Amino acid sequence: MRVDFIKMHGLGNDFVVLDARARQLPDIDQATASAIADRRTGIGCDQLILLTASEAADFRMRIFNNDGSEVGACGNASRAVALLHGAPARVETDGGLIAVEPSGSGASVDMGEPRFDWDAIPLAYAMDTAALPVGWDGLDQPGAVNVGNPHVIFFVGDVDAVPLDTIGPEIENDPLFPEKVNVNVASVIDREHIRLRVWERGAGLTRACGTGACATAVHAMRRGLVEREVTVSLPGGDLTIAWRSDNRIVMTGPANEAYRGSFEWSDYA
Ligand SMILES: N[C@H](CCC[C@H](N)C(=O)O)C(=O)O
Repeated sequence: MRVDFIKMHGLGNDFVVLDARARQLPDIDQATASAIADRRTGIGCDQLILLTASEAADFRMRIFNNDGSEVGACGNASRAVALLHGAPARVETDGGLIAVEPSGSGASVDMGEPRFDWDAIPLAYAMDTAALPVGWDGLDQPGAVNVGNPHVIFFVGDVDAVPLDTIGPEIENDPLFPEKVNVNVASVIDREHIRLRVWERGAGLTRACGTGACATAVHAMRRGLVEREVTVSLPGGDLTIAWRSDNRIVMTGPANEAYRGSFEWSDYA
């Protein structure tokens, strides 16, 4: 079976998008998703995105990390899908209902409301998620926020000085996080600007992480460090994050289509 795909990215966080809204595809399991995402032997991407019909929204977006794990949210892919869809849409994800709107060469996404309760992150036991009493190799007192997926956020003096490639997987897989976690290291530049690097659960170091930008901005706002609308600068570029008075998070930024192609399903399934 020949399958079409669209290669897209948001600030360099890249995706293989399969649009199964009009044409049924075989179900995707962890092995197939990681085979397609593999950068050496597959097409290669940080996340595989599958669009399908939905009873609850205009369509459904399923998200598979590079390791094949299926997760609840992907901010950068939400903007890419908005660009692809070409009109405002409500989108069902495993992490909740989001609303996407293409704008210029990118999109705005209403990511829904943040969750702060320890068991909504989730954590293995009750803790104050505004300042967890834990630390790893000089990174301590992080915050934790769920924005459809789990994030832990550390404020540091210099994000480039953190050996995220080694400490990231250690924290990602710590038993404190029963569903693992995305690891964010951030520096507050001023009240309207944050610098951020992310070790992503199931994908590793990425050029950008949209949900990481949302979680980090909201945590910084919660601590009173920044205004309710900030620019978050990631290695791949900038996002604007607003935490509105209705408690919903709105992320705005670029999205790009790189190329289109097709593959033989049996090569990866
Ligand atoms: N690695 C994330 C999913 C992708 C998030 C990221 N690519 C984004 O733009 O939000 C997780 O396991 O929850």
